[in-house]
Amino acid sequence: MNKIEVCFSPELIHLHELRGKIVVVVDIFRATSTMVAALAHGVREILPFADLEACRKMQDKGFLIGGERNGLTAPGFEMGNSPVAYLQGNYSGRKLAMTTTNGTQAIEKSRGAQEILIGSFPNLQATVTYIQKKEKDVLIHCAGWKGRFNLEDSLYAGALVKSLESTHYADEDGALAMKSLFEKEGHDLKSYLSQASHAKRLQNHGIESDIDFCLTLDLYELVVKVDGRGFLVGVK
Ligand SMILES: O=C(O)[C@H](CS(=O)(=O)O)OP(=O)(O)O
Repeated sequence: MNKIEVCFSPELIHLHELRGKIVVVVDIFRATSTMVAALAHGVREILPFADLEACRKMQDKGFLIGGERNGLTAPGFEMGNSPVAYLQGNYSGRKLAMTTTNGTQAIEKSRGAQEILIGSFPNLQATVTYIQKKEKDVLIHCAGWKGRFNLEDSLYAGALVKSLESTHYADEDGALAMKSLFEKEGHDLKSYLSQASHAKRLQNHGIESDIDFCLTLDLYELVVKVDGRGFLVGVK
């Protein structure tokens, strides 16, 4: 058996060893859900940036640029952080540079892991199957919200701990608590997570369709990983 643990915020990542592990970065609302949607619908690859201005400069190099802060499209950026914007395949073949409030910061802080995967509910089972072939310890890195715990990333962590229980043991309180929460509430993610602070924040921006997408299970048989150049790529 391999081990699985959960880090509830990028502010706590220094408490965890990354080396030798598969780190699954998760930002359900909305960064990692958007990355999976973009790659599933034809975007060729995604270069994540923690810094807004560094991301903006990629437009001169032919990249589509996606920038979001506090839930809103950053001024001058072509794309915000909406997964549904990619579902029609309008950006097929493009390279995307992307920066978001929480998600791309968590990717940046995961460097040093043996492998970094991008987690979302729409590709949960594909990620589970991929991890089970690897026989490595797993750390789930929740992006949270501005350094704080959030319900949606933690519930995804519980779903992953539960789905991997035949191959990965959890012996720390956070992972066990989230597995229990998912067992109790996972049958109706939408109703449980409607109370999440981040869902309410996004509802105020009138983007319920994004929330619905982010909470839909297993739409894609696509694994998203960070490759040797630091790009996010889809692997079928
Ligand atoms: O756009 C989002 O969903 C959030 C913005 S915020 O957390 O509401 O400010 O960004 P993300 O990096 O996807 O958490």
